[in-house]
Amino acid sequence: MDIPAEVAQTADFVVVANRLPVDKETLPDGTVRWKRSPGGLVTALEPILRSQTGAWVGWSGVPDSADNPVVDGLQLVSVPLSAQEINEYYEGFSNATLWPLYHDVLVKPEYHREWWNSYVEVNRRFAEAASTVASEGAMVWVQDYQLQLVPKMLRMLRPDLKIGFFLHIPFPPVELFMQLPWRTEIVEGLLGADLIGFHLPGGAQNFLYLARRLAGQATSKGSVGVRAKFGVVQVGFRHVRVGAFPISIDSGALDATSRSKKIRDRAAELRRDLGNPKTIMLGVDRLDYTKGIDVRLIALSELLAEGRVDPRDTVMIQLATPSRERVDSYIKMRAGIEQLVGNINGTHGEVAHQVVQYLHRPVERDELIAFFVAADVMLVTPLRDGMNLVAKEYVACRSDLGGALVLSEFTGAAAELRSAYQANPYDLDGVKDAIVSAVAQTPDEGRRRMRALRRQVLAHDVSRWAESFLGALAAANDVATGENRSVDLVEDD
Ligand SMILES: Nc1ncnc2c1ncn2[C@@H]1O[C@H](COP(=O)(O)OP(=O)(O)O)[C@@H](O)[C@H]1O
Ligand SMILES: O=P(O)(O)OC[C@H]1O[C@H](O[C@H]2O[C@H](CO)[C@@H](O)[C@H](O)[C@H]2O)[C@H](O)[C@@H](O)[C@@H]1O
Repeated sequence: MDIPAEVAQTADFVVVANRLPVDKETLPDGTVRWKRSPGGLVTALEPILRSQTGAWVGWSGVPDSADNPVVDGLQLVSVPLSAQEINEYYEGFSNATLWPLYHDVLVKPEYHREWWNSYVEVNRRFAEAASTVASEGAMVWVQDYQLQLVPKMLRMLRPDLKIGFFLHIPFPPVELFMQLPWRTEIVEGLLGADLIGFHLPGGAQNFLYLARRLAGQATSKGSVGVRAKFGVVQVGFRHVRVGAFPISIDSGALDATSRSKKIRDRAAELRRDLGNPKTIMLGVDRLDYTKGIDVRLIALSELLAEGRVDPRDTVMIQLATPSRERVDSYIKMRAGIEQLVGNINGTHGEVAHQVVQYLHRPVERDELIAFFVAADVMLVTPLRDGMNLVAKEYVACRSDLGGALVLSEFTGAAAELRSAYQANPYDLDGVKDAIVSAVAQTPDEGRRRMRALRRQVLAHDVSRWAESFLGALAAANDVATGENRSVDLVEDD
Protein backbone atom coordinates (compact mmCIF):
# COMPACT_ATOMS: atom_id res chain seq x y z
CA MET A 1 0.00 0.00 0.00
CA ASP A 2 1.28 3.41 -1.00
CA ILE A 3 0.99 5.56 2.10
CA PRO A 4 3.40 8.52 2.11
CA ALA A 5 6.06 8.45 4.84
CA GLU A 6 5.02 11.86 6.21
CA VAL A 7 1.57 10.45 7.04
CA ALA A 8 2.83 7.30 8.82
CA GLN A 9 1.85 7.07 12.51
CA THR A 10 0.84 10.75 12.66
CA ALA A 11 -2.93 10.75 13.16
CA ASP A 12 -4.36 10.86 16.70
CA PHE A 13 -7.87 10.32 15.34
CA VAL A 14 -8.62 8.05 12.38
CA VAL A 15 -11.93 7.37 10.67
CA VAL A 16 -11.99 4.14 8.69
CA ALA A 17 -14.95 3.85 6.30
CA ASN A 18 -15.56 1.96 3.08
CA ARG A 19 -15.79 5.24 1.19
CA LEU A 20 -13.70 8.36 1.43
CA PRO A 21 -15.90 11.45 1.93
CA VAL A 22 -15.21 12.34 -1.71
CA ASP A 23 -15.29 10.23 -4.87
CA LYS A 24 -12.58 10.56 -7.48
CA GLU A 25 -13.79 11.71 -10.88
CA THR A 26 -11.54 11.92 -13.95
CA LEU A 27 -12.86 14.39 -16.52
CA PRO A 28 -12.55 13.73 -20.29
CA ASP A 29 -9.52 16.06 -20.49
CA GLY A 30 -7.76 13.95 -17.83
CA THR A 31 -8.10 16.40 -14.93
CA VAL A 32 -9.10 14.92 -11.59
CA ARG A 33 -11.93 16.27 -9.48
CA TRP A 34 -13.10 15.06 -6.05
CA LYS A 35 -16.86 15.20 -5.54
CA ARG A 36 -18.90 14.45 -2.43
CA SER A 37 -19.71 10.72 -1.95
CA PRO A 38 -23.34 9.61 -1.68
CA GLY A 39 -25.12 8.59 1.52
CA GLY A 40 -25.78 9.60 5.10
CA LEU A 41 -22.56 8.21 6.60
CA VAL A 42 -20.53 10.90 4.82
CA THR A 43 -23.15 13.59 5.60
CA ALA A 44 -22.83 12.78 9.30
CA LEU A 45 -19.09 12.25 9.66
CA GLU A 46 -17.73 15.03 7.48
CA PRO A 47 -18.41 17.86 9.96
CA ILE A 48 -16.93 15.77 12.80
CA LEU A 49 -13.59 15.18 11.11
CA ARG A 50 -13.30 18.81 10.10
CA SER A 51 -13.24 19.74 13.78
CA GLN A 52 -10.44 17.23 14.61
CA THR A 53 -6.95 16.73 13.28
CA GLY A 54 -7.00 13.32 11.83
CA ALA A 55 -7.10 11.11 8.79
CA TRP A 56 -9.86 9.35 6.87
CA VAL A 57 -9.04 5.92 5.46
CA GLY A 58 -11.32 4.71 2.65
CA TRP A 59 -11.89 3.81 -0.98
CA SER A 60 -12.02 6.47 -3.71
CA GLY A 61 -15.07 4.97 -5.50
CA VAL A 62 -13.08 3.93 -8.63
CA PRO A 63 -10.81 0.94 -9.35
CA ASP A 64 -7.09 0.93 -8.55
CA SER A 65 -6.74 4.47 -7.26
CA ALA A 66 -4.00 5.04 -4.69
CA ASP A 67 -4.20 8.86 -4.35
CA ASN A 68 -3.81 10.29 -0.86
CA PRO A 69 -4.95 13.89 -1.34
CA VAL A 70 -5.54 16.52 1.29
CA VAL A 71 -9.04 17.79 0.49
CA ASP A 72 -10.22 20.92 2.33
CA GLY A 73 -7.58 20.35 5.00
CA LEU A 74 -8.49 16.71 5.56
CA GLN A 75 -5.84 13.98 5.06
CA LEU A 76 -7.36 11.22 2.95
CA VAL A 77 -5.72 7.80 2.80
CA SER A 78 -6.85 5.59 -0.10
CA VAL A 79 -7.27 1.85 0.11
CA PRO A 80 -7.09 0.83 -3.56
CA LEU A 81 -9.62 -1.80 -4.71
CA SER A 82 -9.25 -3.76 -7.96
CA ALA A 83 -12.23 -4.13 -10.32
CA GLN A 84 -12.61 -7.72 -9.08
CA GLU A 85 -12.64 -6.60 -5.43
CA ILE A 86 -15.26 -3.95 -6.19
CA ASN A 87 -17.33 -6.73 -7.71
CA GLU A 88 -16.82 -9.29 -4.92
CA TYR A 89 -16.28 -7.26 -1.73
CA TYR A 90 -18.40 -4.12 -2.39
CA GLU A 91 -21.17 -5.09 -4.82
CA GLY A 92 -21.10 -8.74 -3.74
CA PHE A 93 -20.56 -9.47 -0.05
CA SER A 94 -21.33 -5.95 1.24
CA ASN A 95 -24.33 -5.11 -0.92
CA ALA A 96 -25.78 -8.41 -2.13
CA THR A 97 -25.13 -10.44 1.08
CA LEU A 98 -24.94 -8.22 4.17
CA TRP A 99 -27.14 -5.29 3.03
CA PRO A 100 -30.25 -7.40 2.27
CA LEU A 101 -29.61 -9.71 5.26
CA TYR A 102 -29.44 -6.75 7.65
CA HIS A 103 -32.48 -5.08 6.01
CA ASP A 104 -35.10 -7.74 6.76
CA VAL A 105 -34.11 -9.89 3.71
CA LEU A 106 -36.15 -7.56 1.48
CA VAL A 107 -34.33 -9.31 -1.34
CA LYS A 108 -32.74 -12.73 -0.94
CA PRO A 109 -29.14 -12.48 0.34
CA GLU A 110 -26.59 -14.35 -1.78
CA TYR A 111 -23.93 -16.42 -0.04
CA HIS A 112 -20.77 -17.01 -2.10
CA ARG A 113 -17.49 -18.20 -0.63
CA GLU A 114 -15.37 -16.18 -3.08
CA TRP A 115 -17.21 -12.99 -2.04
CA TRP A 116 -16.45 -13.80 1.60
CA ASN A 117 -12.76 -14.39 0.79
CA SER A 118 -12.60 -11.02 -0.89
CA TYR A 119 -14.33 -9.36 2.12
CA VAL A 120 -11.68 -10.86 4.44
CA GLU A 121 -8.82 -9.70 2.20
CA VAL A 122 -10.16 -6.14 1.77
CA ASN A 123 -10.87 -5.83 5.52
CA ARG A 124 -7.28 -6.89 6.15
CA ARG A 125 -6.01 -4.09 3.89
CA PHE A 126 -8.19 -1.49 5.61
CA ALA A 127 -6.84 -2.66 8.98
CA GLU A 128 -3.25 -2.35 7.70
CA ALA A 129 -3.86 1.15 6.35
CA ALA A 130 -5.37 2.28 9.65
CA SER A 131 -2.50 0.72 11.55
CA THR A 132 0.01 2.58 9.35
CA VAL A 133 -1.46 6.07 9.87
CA ALA A 134 -2.53 5.88 13.54
CA SER A 135 -0.17 7.39 16.12
CA GLU A 136 0.68 5.59 19.39
CA GLY A 137 -2.51 5.22 21.49
CA ALA A 138 -4.67 6.91 18.81
CA MET A 139 -8.43 6.63 18.62
CA VAL A 140 -9.63 4.75 15.55
CA TRP A 141 -13.29 4.81 14.59
CA VAL A 142 -14.30 2.04 12.18
CA GLN A 143 -17.57 2.52 10.29
CA ASP A 144 -20.24 0.17 9.06
CA TYR A 145 -21.09 -3.26 7.72
CA GLN A 146 -18.43 -3.30 5.00
CA LEU A 147 -15.66 -3.41 7.66
CA GLN A 148 -16.88 -5.65 10.47
CA LEU A 149 -13.65 -7.68 10.59
CA VAL A 150 -11.41 -4.62 10.92
CA PRO A 151 -11.69 -4.17 14.72
CA LYS A 152 -10.20 -7.62 15.48
CA MET A 153 -7.59 -7.40 12.70
CA LEU A 154 -6.51 -3.94 13.83
CA ARG A 155 -6.30 -4.96 17.50
CA MET A 156 -3.93 -7.79 16.52
CA LEU A 157 -1.73 -5.32 14.62
CA ARG A 158 -1.94 -2.47 17.14
CA PRO A 159 -3.04 -3.41 20.68
CA ASP A 160 -2.20 0.15 21.83
CA LEU A 161 -5.15 1.72 19.94
CA LYS A 162 -8.61 2.63 21.23
CA ILE A 163 -10.94 1.10 18.66
CA GLY A 164 -14.58 2.07 18.19
CA PHE A 165 -17.03 0.59 15.70
CA PHE A 166 -20.37 2.06 14.58
CA LEU A 167 -22.98 0.23 12.49
CA HIS A 168 -25.01 2.62 10.31
CA ILE A 169 -27.59 0.07 9.20
CA PRO A 170 -29.97 -2.01 11.34
CA PHE A 171 -28.46 -4.96 13.19
CA PRO A 172 -30.81 -7.79 12.22
CA PRO A 173 -32.98 -10.04 14.37
CA VAL A 174 -31.08 -13.10 15.66
CA GLU A 175 -33.08 -15.54 13.48
CA LEU A 176 -31.97 -13.73 10.30
CA PHE A 177 -28.34 -13.22 11.34
CA MET A 178 -28.05 -16.96 11.98
CA GLN A 179 -28.39 -17.56 8.20
CA LEU A 180 -24.92 -16.14 7.61
CA PRO A 181 -22.37 -18.93 7.05
CA TRP A 182 -19.65 -16.64 8.54
CA ARG A 183 -21.73 -15.42 11.49
CA THR A 184 -19.18 -16.32 14.18
CA GLU A 185 -16.30 -14.62 12.33
CA ILE A 186 -18.37 -11.42 12.04
CA VAL A 187 -19.27 -11.37 15.75
CA GLU A 188 -15.66 -12.07 16.72
CA GLY A 189 -14.44 -9.40 14.28
CA LEU A 190 -16.63 -6.78 15.96
CA LEU A 191 -15.53 -7.88 19.42
CA GLY A 192 -12.04 -6.57 18.61
CA ALA A 193 -13.44 -3.09 19.32
CA ASP A 194 -13.55 -1.38 22.73
CA LEU A 195 -16.97 0.10 21.95
CA ILE A 196 -19.59 -1.11 19.46
CA GLY A 197 -22.36 1.36 18.62
CA PHE A 198 -25.76 0.82 17.02
CA HIS A 199 -28.51 3.35 16.21
CA LEU A 200 -31.08 1.67 18.44
CA PRO A 201 -31.08 -0.34 21.70
CA GLY A 202 -32.74 -3.28 19.89
CA GLY A 203 -29.68 -3.77 17.64
CA ALA A 204 -27.34 -3.65 20.65
CA GLN A 205 -29.51 -6.20 22.42
CA ASN A 206 -29.47 -8.58 19.42
CA PHE A 207 -25.70 -8.30 19.26
CA LEU A 208 -25.24 -9.05 22.98
CA TYR A 209 -27.26 -12.23 22.61
CA LEU A 210 -25.16 -13.33 19.63
CA ALA A 211 -21.88 -12.56 21.41
CA ARG A 212 -22.96 -14.98 24.12
CA ARG A 213 -24.39 -17.60 21.80
CA LEU A 214 -21.86 -17.58 18.93
CA ALA A 215 -18.64 -16.32 20.49
CA GLY A 216 -19.31 -17.94 23.87
CA GLN A 217 -18.52 -14.74 25.77
CA ALA A 218 -20.15 -13.66 29.02
CA THR A 219 -22.34 -10.56 28.65
CA SER A 220 -23.99 -8.10 31.03
CA LYS A 221 -27.56 -8.47 32.22
CA GLY A 222 -30.27 -5.87 31.73
CA SER A 223 -31.36 -3.71 28.84
CA VAL A 224 -29.31 -1.16 26.90
CA GLY A 225 -30.42 2.50 26.97
CA VAL A 226 -29.93 5.37 24.52
CA ARG A 227 -26.48 7.02 24.92
CA ALA A 228 -26.36 5.50 28.42
CA LYS A 229 -26.60 2.17 30.17
CA PHE A 230 -24.21 0.21 27.96
CA GLY A 231 -24.10 -3.53 27.62
CA VAL A 232 -20.76 -5.24 28.27
CA VAL A 233 -19.12 -8.31 26.73
CA GLN A 234 -16.20 -9.82 28.60
CA VAL A 235 -13.48 -10.83 26.11
CA GLY A 236 -10.50 -12.17 28.03
CA PHE A 237 -9.32 -9.27 30.19
CA ARG A 238 -11.13 -6.70 28.07
CA HIS A 239 -14.60 -5.30 28.56
CA VAL A 240 -16.25 -4.49 25.22
CA ARG A 241 -19.01 -1.92 25.64
CA VAL A 242 -22.11 -2.11 23.48
CA GLY A 243 -24.43 0.89 23.17
CA ALA A 244 -27.12 2.76 21.25
CA PHE A 245 -26.16 6.12 19.70
CA PRO A 246 -28.80 7.44 17.25
CA ILE A 247 -26.93 9.38 14.55
CA SER A 248 -27.99 12.85 13.47
CA ILE A 249 -27.17 15.82 11.24
CA ASP A 250 -25.55 19.24 11.54
CA SER A 251 -28.99 20.65 12.31
CA GLY A 252 -27.81 24.14 13.32
CA ALA A 253 -25.98 24.64 10.02
CA LEU A 254 -28.98 23.44 7.99
CA ASP A 255 -31.34 25.60 10.00
CA ALA A 256 -29.18 28.68 9.36
CA THR A 257 -28.77 28.02 5.64
CA SER A 258 -32.47 27.34 5.15
CA ARG A 259 -33.32 30.77 6.62
CA SER A 260 -31.19 32.68 4.07
CA LYS A 261 -32.90 34.90 1.51
CA LYS A 262 -31.18 33.06 -1.33
CA ILE A 263 -32.75 29.74 -0.29
CA ARG A 264 -36.19 31.28 0.40
CA ASP A 265 -36.17 32.93 -3.03
CA ARG A 266 -35.14 29.70 -4.71
CA ALA A 267 -37.90 27.77 -2.89
CA ALA A 268 -40.49 30.31 -4.11
CA GLU A 269 -39.06 30.06 -7.61
CA LEU A 270 -39.33 26.26 -7.55
CA ARG A 271 -43.00 26.52 -6.58
CA ARG A 272 -43.62 28.98 -9.43
CA ASP A 273 -41.77 26.74 -11.90
CA LEU A 274 -44.05 23.87 -10.88
CA GLY A 275 -47.14 25.98 -11.69
CA ASN A 276 -47.96 27.05 -8.11
CA PRO A 277 -49.58 23.78 -7.05
CA LYS A 278 -51.50 23.65 -3.77
CA THR A 279 -49.42 20.71 -2.53
CA ILE A 280 -45.80 19.85 -3.24
CA MET A 281 -44.84 16.37 -2.04
CA LEU A 282 -41.16 15.44 -1.91
CA GLY A 283 -39.08 12.25 -1.73
CA VAL A 284 -35.25 12.38 -1.45
CA ASP A 285 -33.36 9.11 -1.42
CA ARG A 286 -30.52 7.04 -2.74
CA LEU A 287 -32.23 4.79 -5.28
CA ASP A 288 -32.40 1.77 -2.98
CA TYR A 289 -35.10 -0.89 -2.56
CA THR A 290 -35.01 -0.36 1.21
CA LYS A 291 -36.28 3.22 0.84
CA GLY A 292 -39.88 2.33 -0.13
CA ILE A 293 -39.99 4.73 -3.09
CA ASP A 294 -42.42 2.26 -4.70
CA VAL A 295 -44.58 2.37 -1.56
CA ARG A 296 -45.15 6.12 -1.83
CA LEU A 297 -45.70 5.98 -5.61
CA ILE A 298 -48.31 3.23 -5.29
CA ALA A 299 -50.00 5.12 -2.44
CA LEU A 300 -50.11 8.29 -4.55
CA SER A 301 -51.40 6.43 -7.56
CA GLU A 302 -54.29 4.94 -5.53
CA LEU A 303 -55.10 8.30 -3.93
CA LEU A 304 -55.27 9.88 -7.38
CA ALA A 305 -57.45 7.08 -8.72
CA GLU A 306 -59.83 7.39 -5.74
CA GLY A 307 -60.07 11.18 -6.14
CA ARG A 308 -58.63 11.78 -2.65
CA VAL A 309 -55.73 13.73 -4.17
CA ASP A 310 -56.37 16.13 -7.04
CA PRO A 311 -53.79 15.75 -9.86
CA ARG A 312 -54.39 19.36 -11.01
CA ASP A 313 -53.08 20.94 -7.83
CA THR A 314 -50.53 18.34 -6.67
CA VAL A 315 -46.93 17.68 -7.67
CA MET A 316 -44.71 14.97 -6.27
CA ILE A 317 -40.97 15.46 -6.74
CA GLN A 318 -38.76 12.41 -6.37
CA LEU A 319 -35.03 13.10 -6.20
CA ALA A 320 -33.13 9.84 -6.51
CA THR A 321 -29.35 9.56 -6.29
CA PRO A 322 -28.02 6.68 -8.40
CA SER A 323 -26.72 3.90 -6.17
CA ARG A 324 -24.98 0.51 -6.58
CA GLU A 325 -25.99 0.50 -10.21
CA ARG A 326 -24.39 -2.81 -11.18
CA VAL A 327 -26.10 -4.87 -8.45
CA ASP A 328 -29.00 -6.91 -9.93
CA SER A 329 -31.62 -6.04 -7.33
CA TYR A 330 -30.91 -2.30 -7.88
CA ILE A 331 -31.24 -2.63 -11.66
CA LYS A 332 -34.63 -4.36 -11.29
CA MET A 333 -35.86 -1.88 -8.67
CA ARG A 334 -34.97 1.13 -10.82
CA ALA A 335 -36.94 -0.26 -13.75
CA GLY A 336 -39.96 -0.84 -11.47
CA ILE A 337 -39.88 2.69 -10.08
CA GLU A 338 -39.48 4.35 -13.44
CA GLN A 339 -42.43 2.31 -14.72
CA LEU A 340 -44.57 3.49 -11.79
CA VAL A 341 -43.62 7.13 -12.49
CA GLY A 342 -44.52 6.65 -16.16
CA ASN A 343 -47.87 5.03 -15.26
CA ILE A 344 -48.87 7.85 -12.93
CA ASN A 345 -47.93 10.57 -15.40
CA GLY A 346 -49.50 8.69 -18.30
CA THR A 347 -52.79 8.29 -16.42
CA HIS A 348 -53.07 11.55 -14.46
CA GLY A 349 -50.70 14.04 -16.13
CA GLU A 350 -51.34 16.71 -18.76
CA VAL A 351 -49.00 17.92 -21.47
CA ALA A 352 -48.15 20.97 -19.39
CA HIS A 353 -48.37 19.28 -15.99
CA GLN A 354 -46.67 16.06 -14.90
CA VAL A 355 -47.86 14.87 -11.48
CA VAL A 356 -44.53 13.18 -10.67
CA GLN A 357 -41.25 14.94 -11.38
CA TYR A 358 -38.45 12.39 -11.18
CA LEU A 359 -34.74 13.35 -11.19
CA HIS A 360 -32.30 10.45 -11.27
CA ARG A 361 -29.23 12.38 -10.08
CA PRO A 362 -27.87 14.07 -6.96
CA VAL A 363 -28.65 17.76 -6.57
CA GLU A 364 -26.40 20.42 -5.01
CA ARG A 365 -26.70 20.97 -1.27
CA ASP A 366 -28.30 24.45 -1.46
CA GLU A 367 -30.73 23.29 -4.13
CA LEU A 368 -31.73 20.35 -1.91
CA ILE A 369 -32.35 22.72 1.01
CA ALA A 370 -34.58 24.86 -1.24
CA PHE A 371 -36.57 21.71 -2.13
CA PHE A 372 -37.02 20.97 1.60
CA VAL A 373 -38.21 24.54 2.22
CA ALA A 374 -40.67 24.34 -0.70
CA ALA A 375 -42.16 20.93 0.16
CA ASP A 376 -45.54 20.83 1.92
CA VAL A 377 -45.37 17.09 2.57
CA MET A 378 -42.13 15.12 2.92
CA LEU A 379 -42.51 11.41 2.13
CA VAL A 380 -40.07 9.11 3.94
CA THR A 381 -41.41 5.57 3.56
CA PRO A 382 -38.59 2.99 3.89
CA LEU A 383 -39.38 -0.67 4.45
CA ARG A 384 -36.34 -0.66 6.74
CA ASP A 385 -33.69 2.02 7.34
CA GLY A 386 -30.93 2.27 9.95
CA MET A 387 -31.69 5.94 10.67
CA ASN A 388 -32.72 8.05 7.63
CA LEU A 389 -31.08 11.45 7.83
CA VAL A 390 -33.37 12.92 5.16
CA ALA A 391 -36.26 13.01 7.66
CA LYS A 392 -34.09 15.00 10.10
CA GLU A 393 -32.80 17.31 7.36
CA TYR A 394 -36.35 18.23 6.34
CA VAL A 395 -37.26 19.11 9.92
CA ALA A 396 -34.08 21.17 10.40
CA CYS A 397 -34.95 23.22 7.31
CA ARG A 398 -38.47 24.16 8.52
CA SER A 399 -37.85 27.12 10.82
CA ASP A 400 -41.13 28.51 9.42
CA LEU A 401 -42.90 25.59 11.20
CA GLY A 402 -44.51 24.78 7.84
CA GLY A 403 -44.67 21.40 6.15
CA ALA A 404 -45.51 17.91 7.33
CA LEU A 405 -43.43 14.76 7.63
CA VAL A 406 -44.86 11.35 6.68
CA LEU A 407 -42.49 8.80 8.23
CA SER A 408 -42.19 5.03 8.12
CA GLU A 409 -42.24 3.31 11.50
CA PHE A 410 -39.36 1.14 10.28
CA THR A 411 -36.73 3.87 10.17
CA GLY A 412 -34.38 4.50 13.10
CA ALA A 413 -35.60 8.11 13.00
CA ALA A 414 -39.14 7.04 13.94
CA ALA A 415 -38.02 6.41 17.54
CA GLU A 416 -37.17 10.12 17.89
CA LEU A 417 -39.58 11.85 15.50
CA ARG A 418 -42.78 10.90 17.30
CA SER A 419 -44.76 13.91 16.05
CA ALA A 420 -44.46 12.90 12.40
CA TYR A 421 -47.38 11.28 10.58
CA GLN A 422 -46.09 7.77 11.13
CA ALA A 423 -47.21 4.76 9.11
CA ASN A 424 -46.42 1.09 8.61
CA PRO A 425 -45.08 0.95 5.01
CA TYR A 426 -46.53 -2.55 4.54
CA ASP A 427 -50.02 -1.19 5.28
CA LEU A 428 -50.85 0.73 2.11
CA ASP A 429 -54.14 2.07 3.48
CA GLY A 430 -52.26 3.34 6.55
CA VAL A 431 -49.70 5.11 4.32
CA LYS A 432 -52.48 6.66 2.23
CA ASP A 433 -54.30 7.88 5.35
CA ALA A 434 -51.07 9.38 6.71
CA ILE A 435 -50.52 11.24 3.41
CA VAL A 436 -54.10 12.54 3.36
CA SER A 437 -53.83 13.70 7.00
CA ALA A 438 -50.55 15.47 6.24
CA VAL A 439 -52.01 17.21 3.16
CA ALA A 440 -55.12 18.29 5.08
CA GLN A 441 -53.53 19.33 8.39
CA THR A 442 -54.59 22.72 9.78
CA PRO A 443 -51.82 25.33 10.11
CA ASP A 444 -52.09 25.09 13.92
CA GLU A 445 -51.73 21.34 13.95
CA GLY A 446 -48.81 21.56 11.51
CA ARG A 447 -46.99 24.11 13.66
CA ARG A 448 -47.56 22.05 16.81
CA ARG A 449 -46.09 18.94 15.22
CA MET A 450 -43.18 20.72 13.51
CA ARG A 451 -42.25 22.57 16.72
CA ALA A 452 -42.00 19.25 18.58
CA LEU A 453 -39.98 17.65 15.76
CA ARG A 454 -37.58 20.58 15.63
CA ARG A 455 -37.02 20.54 19.37
CA GLN A 456 -35.77 16.95 19.04
CA VAL A 457 -33.63 17.45 15.91
CA LEU A 458 -31.99 20.72 16.99
CA ALA A 459 -31.16 19.43 20.47
CA HIS A 460 -29.76 16.10 19.25
CA ASP A 461 -27.37 17.01 16.46
CA VAL A 462 -24.44 15.15 14.94
CA SER A 463 -21.87 16.66 17.28
CA ARG A 464 -23.84 15.37 20.24
CA TRP A 465 -23.86 11.94 18.57
CA ALA A 466 -20.09 11.99 18.03
CA GLU A 467 -19.37 13.36 21.50
CA SER A 468 -21.47 10.71 23.18
CA PHE A 469 -19.82 7.90 21.16
CA LEU A 470 -16.26 9.21 21.46
CA GLY A 471 -16.74 10.04 25.16
CA ALA A 472 -17.82 6.46 25.83
CA LEU A 473 -14.91 5.18 23.72
CA ALA A 474 -12.39 7.30 25.61
CA ALA A 475 -13.68 5.87 28.89
CA ALA A 476 -13.73 2.25 27.66
CA ASN A 477 -11.27 -0.11 29.37
CA ASP A 478 -9.94 2.85 31.33
CA VAL A 479 -8.75 1.96 34.82
CA ALA A 480 -8.97 5.61 35.93
CA THR A 481 -12.70 5.82 35.20
CA GLY A 482 -13.39 2.45 36.78
CA GLU A 483 -14.39 0.88 33.49
CA ASN A 484 -12.49 -2.28 34.38
CA ARG A 485 -14.53 -2.95 37.49
CA SER A 486 -16.46 -6.19 37.39
CA VAL A 487 -19.97 -6.25 35.97
CA ASP A 488 -22.75 -8.72 36.56
CA LEU A 489 -22.40 -11.17 33.67
CA VAL A 490 -24.42 -14.00 32.18
CA GLU A 491 -22.93 -16.90 30.25
CA ASP A 492 -24.55 -18.98 27.54
CA ASP A 493 -25.95 -22.28 28.73
N1 LIG B 1 -30.94 13.21 -4.83
C1 LIG B 1 -30.14 13.65 -3.85
N2 LIG B 1 -29.39 14.75 -4.02
C2 LIG B 1 -28.56 15.20 -3.04
N3 LIG B 1 -28.42 14.61 -1.84
C3 LIG B 1 -29.14 13.51 -1.61
C4 LIG B 1 -30.04 12.97 -2.59
N4 LIG B 1 -30.60 11.88 -2.07
C5 LIG B 1 -30.10 11.73 -0.83
N5 LIG B 1 -29.22 12.72 -0.56
C6 LIG B 1 -28.47 12.93 0.72
O1 LIG B 1 -27.86 11.70 1.09
C7 LIG B 1 -28.03 11.47 2.49
C8 LIG B 1 -28.86 10.21 2.68
O2 LIG B 1 -28.77 9.81 4.02
P1 LIG B 1 -29.80 8.81 4.67
O3 LIG B 1 -31.17 9.35 4.56
O4 LIG B 1 -29.34 8.57 6.03
O5 LIG B 1 -29.75 7.48 3.78
P2 LIG B 1 -28.55 6.63 3.12
O6 LIG B 1 -27.32 6.94 3.87
O7 LIG B 1 -29.02 5.22 3.25
O8 LIG B 1 -28.49 7.04 1.69
C9 LIG B 1 -28.72 12.70 3.07
O9 LIG B 1 -27.76 13.60 3.57
C10 LIG B 1 -29.44 13.28 1.84
O10 LIG B 1 -29.64 14.69 1.88
O1 LIG C 1 -21.49 3.95 -0.14
P1 LIG C 1 -22.74 3.55 -0.85
O2 LIG C 1 -22.77 2.07 -1.15
O3 LIG C 1 -22.97 4.40 -2.07
O4 LIG C 1 -23.99 3.84 0.11
C1 LIG C 1 -24.18 5.07 0.79
C2 LIG C 1 -24.26 4.86 2.29
O5 LIG C 1 -25.50 4.18 2.57
C3 LIG C 1 -25.72 3.70 3.88
O6 LIG C 1 -26.11 4.74 4.78
C4 LIG C 1 -26.55 4.48 6.12
O7 LIG C 1 -26.02 5.46 6.98
C5 LIG C 1 -26.86 6.55 7.34
C6 LIG C 1 -26.12 7.37 8.39
O8 LIG C 1 -25.91 6.62 9.57
C7 LIG C 1 -28.20 6.07 7.88
O9 LIG C 1 -29.03 7.20 8.18
C8 LIG C 1 -28.87 5.20 6.83
O10 LIG C 1 -30.08 4.68 7.39
C9 LIG C 1 -27.96 4.07 6.38
O11 LIG C 1 -28.57 3.41 5.28
C10 LIG C 1 -24.52 2.91 4.35
O12 LIG C 1 -24.72 2.44 5.66
C11 LIG C 1 -23.22 3.66 4.21
O13 LIG C 1 -22.12 2.84 4.58
C12 LIG C 1 -23.05 4.08 2.78
O14 LIG C 1 -21.90 4.88 2.62
